[in-house]
Amino acid sequence: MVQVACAIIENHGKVLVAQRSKEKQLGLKWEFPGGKLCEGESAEECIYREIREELGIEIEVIRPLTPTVTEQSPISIKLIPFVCKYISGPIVMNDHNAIRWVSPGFALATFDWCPADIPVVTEYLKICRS
Ligand SMILES: Nc1nc2c([nH]c(=O)n2[C@@H]2O[C@H](COP(=O)(O)OP(=O)(O)OP(=O)(O)O)[C@@H](O)[C@H]2O)c(=O)[nH]1
Repeated sequence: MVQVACAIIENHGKVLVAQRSKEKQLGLKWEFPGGKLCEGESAEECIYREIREELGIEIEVIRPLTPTVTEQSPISIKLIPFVCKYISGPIVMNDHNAIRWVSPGFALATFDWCPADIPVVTEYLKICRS
């Protein structure tokens, strides 16, 4: 199983969503930025590193959400989400096709998400309403 950490980055009441590059697996699908854990790395360490690499910004982890496990033939992906807050730095798109800042409501559910992200979006919207 491949472990992947991803960040739901909040800033001024919106969250950052990112579109995967065309050339990648699940190209042009929407995701929360992040990536695969390196050997010996915790999921939290991974998310700080990946967000620096992919977007060039600093974040702070606020809370973990429930990991999801999805078959993505020929492997399974364990997606480990963290709600984070934006801290500093201008965004540089090193890895993605596009990014959007979206209000955490109905609009967030309408993106063409990677399958593994759908339960994450549902859980996030639920905690935003509570
Ligand atoms: N980053 C990220 N990956 C996701 C999400 N949902 C999801 O299914 N994945 C899958 O998890 C895997 C992570 O791949 P990645 O390409 O983003 O990770 P990476 O930067 O470490 O990999 P690379 O160095 O091979 O490009 C991909 O198979 C991707 O399709 C998500 O919300 N964020």
